[in-house]
Amino acid sequence: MTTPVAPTPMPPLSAALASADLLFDRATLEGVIADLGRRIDAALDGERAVFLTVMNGALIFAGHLALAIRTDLEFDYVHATRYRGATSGSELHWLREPLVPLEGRTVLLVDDILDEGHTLKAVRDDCVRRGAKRVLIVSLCTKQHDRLVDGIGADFNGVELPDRYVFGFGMDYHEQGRNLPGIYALK
Ligand SMILES: O=P(O)(O)OC[C@H]1O[C@H](OP(=O)(O)OP(=O)(O)O)[C@H](O)[C@@H]1O
Ligand SMILES: Nc1nc2[nH]cnc2c(=O)[nH]1
Repeated sequence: MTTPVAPTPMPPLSAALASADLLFDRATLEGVIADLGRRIDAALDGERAVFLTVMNGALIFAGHLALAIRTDLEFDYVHATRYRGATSGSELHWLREPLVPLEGRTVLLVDDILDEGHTLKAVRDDCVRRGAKRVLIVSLCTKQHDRLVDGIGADFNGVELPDRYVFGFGMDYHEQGRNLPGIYALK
């Protein structure tokens, strides 16, 4: 029998929140998402797209966004992670690939944050390999810095962020704080 490993203690969310700045509150984000929905409807022009959510971080954004889009959608998700609860990224781990055939489809690729772009680039390239005819990247937020990998960008972006680690509205602080109804930035 293997000896159980004690869980790594997590830095407390309460301490992070006490010194964090609230960048965008829920009402502001809901307004931003409503506007994204209108713009996406215009781009789809009646076409039924595959709404592909990148788990886990995009879960909350995806739910709000889907309700803001009036065009009917087909839902699927991928699970790809490269931060795995840490505050800096490493190699991308695929935990779940799409099941809906993407051949000839328009894909709305939905994620919470475009930071260095490795995650969305890998998932976008995978959709193209699967034969998607058009991949529209939708990100709730994009971080402002000069570390973005070449060849990736959001077709639809909600808000721009300073170059600080953020959490809330789906995004985690050591796997905590995802259900905070706003976006917070660590000092
Ligand atoms: O642009 P990048 O530098 O690649 O970072 C962006 C990615 O990082 C987060 O995922 P994470 O790996 O933390 O997994 P999670 O979605 O489960 O939080 C976020 O949800 C994006 O998918
Ligand atoms: N929670 C969270 N996940 C990220 N993934 C890439 N950048 C970030 C960030 O600032 N916060």
